[in-house]
Amino acid sequence: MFLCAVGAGVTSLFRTPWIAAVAAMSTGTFVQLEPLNYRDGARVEPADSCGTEKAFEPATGRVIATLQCSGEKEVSLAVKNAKAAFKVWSKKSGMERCEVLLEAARMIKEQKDAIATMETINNGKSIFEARLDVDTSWQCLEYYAGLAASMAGEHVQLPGGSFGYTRREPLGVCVGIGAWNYPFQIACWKSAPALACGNAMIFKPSPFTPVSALLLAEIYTKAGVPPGLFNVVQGGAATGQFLCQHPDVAKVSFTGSVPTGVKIMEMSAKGIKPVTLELGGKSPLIIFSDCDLENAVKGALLANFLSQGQVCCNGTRVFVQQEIVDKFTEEVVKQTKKIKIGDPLLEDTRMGPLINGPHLERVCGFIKLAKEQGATVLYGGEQYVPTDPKLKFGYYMTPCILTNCSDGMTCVREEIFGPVMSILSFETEAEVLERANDTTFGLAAGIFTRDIQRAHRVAAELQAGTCYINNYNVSPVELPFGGYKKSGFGRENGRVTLEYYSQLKTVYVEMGNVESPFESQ
Ligand SMILES: NC(=O)c1ccc[n+]([C@@H]2O[C@H](COP(=O)([O-])OP(=O)(O)OC[C@H]3O[C@@H](n4cnc5c(N)ncnc54)[C@H](O)[C@@H]3O)[C@@H](O)[C@H]2O)c1
Ligand SMILES: O=CCc1c[nH]c2ccc(O)cc12
Repeated sequence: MFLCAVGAGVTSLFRTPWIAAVAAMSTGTFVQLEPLNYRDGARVEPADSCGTEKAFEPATGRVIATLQCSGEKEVSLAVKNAKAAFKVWSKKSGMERCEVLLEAARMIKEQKDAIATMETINNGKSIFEARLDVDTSWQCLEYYAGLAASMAGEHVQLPGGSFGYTRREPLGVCVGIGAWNYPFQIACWKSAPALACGNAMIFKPSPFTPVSALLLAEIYTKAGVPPGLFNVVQGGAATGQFLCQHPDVAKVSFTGSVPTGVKIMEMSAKGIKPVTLELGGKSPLIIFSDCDLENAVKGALLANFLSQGQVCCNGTRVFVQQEIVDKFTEEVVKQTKKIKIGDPLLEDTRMGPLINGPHLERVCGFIKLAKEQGATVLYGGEQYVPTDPKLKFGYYMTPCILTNCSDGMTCVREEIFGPVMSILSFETEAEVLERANDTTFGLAAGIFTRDIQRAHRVAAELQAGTCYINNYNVSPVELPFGGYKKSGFGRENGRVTLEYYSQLKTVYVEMGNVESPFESQ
């Protein structure tokens, strides 16, 4: 199964020693040996393949898995299998589905350390953050478990005693396609509402982070979902296309970049399939001079440096009101210098490596270009080699603060998806609103102020799917999350997401005789 320093062995995820072994694993020891596809309630090798992909441990640069990218045959088998499971699952009552999802949530909670450790090894985020991700993941399952039984239609009285009613019904086989920055959480945010509504799901993780979705699949099976209800296929763009184009797939929910989102939407349009798109961003964070400065500084760090800055809703355009820009900048730099970079499995690490070498190069390229365009690197922005020799080939960099930025610079216009904060100053509320909205994205925005009226006035004007007032990057499962403009549409989390995984049937009931213009004389 897994080869690790604490003693390898073929065993099951559900035996406590395995969980203890994974949770106690250290960086540089894990190798994935088991199949990474999941079909009909078990790990399988794909029936066919369209190439291979390598998955890395970003902390060390080691290859931890070589995936077979699923071909058309494997995708068809997964869909066929999911259709069979859908027949069983969709007939269950909301309370029956609730019970299974609650059990899965309980198991995720129980195995939190093992799941978080796997996530850290494959993604590079600190174990501290990975544990928080696992918490919001089981919370998502609990939340939709609670809503499963509330799926209901309405009754409408009509003339002559006739009536109509609506039924909220599942869609069928849904496809989830994930990005690499929150691998386990994305799988949960998509599958929990899908399954709660009575659907089946085939999930395709990013080929960079193939591992943790399998843990979720095993948990669902153990919790009692029918075999085939949650399948995992591995691969990249070609596998994703087979999934989106399959005629028996009813819906696609995608998290990833704008260019891929466009392709997903095109393919879904051809099949008239509903689609949820959670895409990129270049979100503004507006800091007014009347704010609580300490909170604003903490908010700016949360808005930029979680998961090494690889967060879609990050507030990377930090607009600070002129009067406090120097004090704010000084304090942000002071706090950023304290961020401990290094081995992501160590308890006190707060910033691990970026996802891979090419991405690190890309982020550093943005910083180089920012300098060429006139920005000043006040702190960081350099590749970093931790002292521990085993981390020598990892993808680390120091978090970067850019000043002297202007609105037209590439670092202010384009999504960097790394730990790079651009500070811009502003004078008036009207001016900052105009500048904040001057982007094709619209995922999130933040406001720090003590003026409650201004806070709500500005939130109402910001063109963004989520606005944070006096905090940033807090995503409780009860609140819908999703974008405006090119950041996508549809929502994840919150009650509204039930609508994105179901369809409404109207039933008309005649209580009298049929009145027809074609009646025989
Ligand atoms: N809005 C959100 O909630 C959110 C969350 C995380 C990441 N993102 C965005 O995702 C991007 C980074 O993630 P990424 O690099 O994994 O994105 P990406 O678009 O390259 O890949 C995302 C997923 O799509 C698959 N894919 C690629 N081409 C495809 C195709 N033609 N058909 C079907 N599937 C295809 C990939 O294999 C992967 O699983 C950033 O732009 C970031 O802002 C957005
Ligand atoms: O990275 C962007 C925001 C985000 C964090 N966790 C998740 C899970 C699922 C998503 O679609 C987006 C996100």
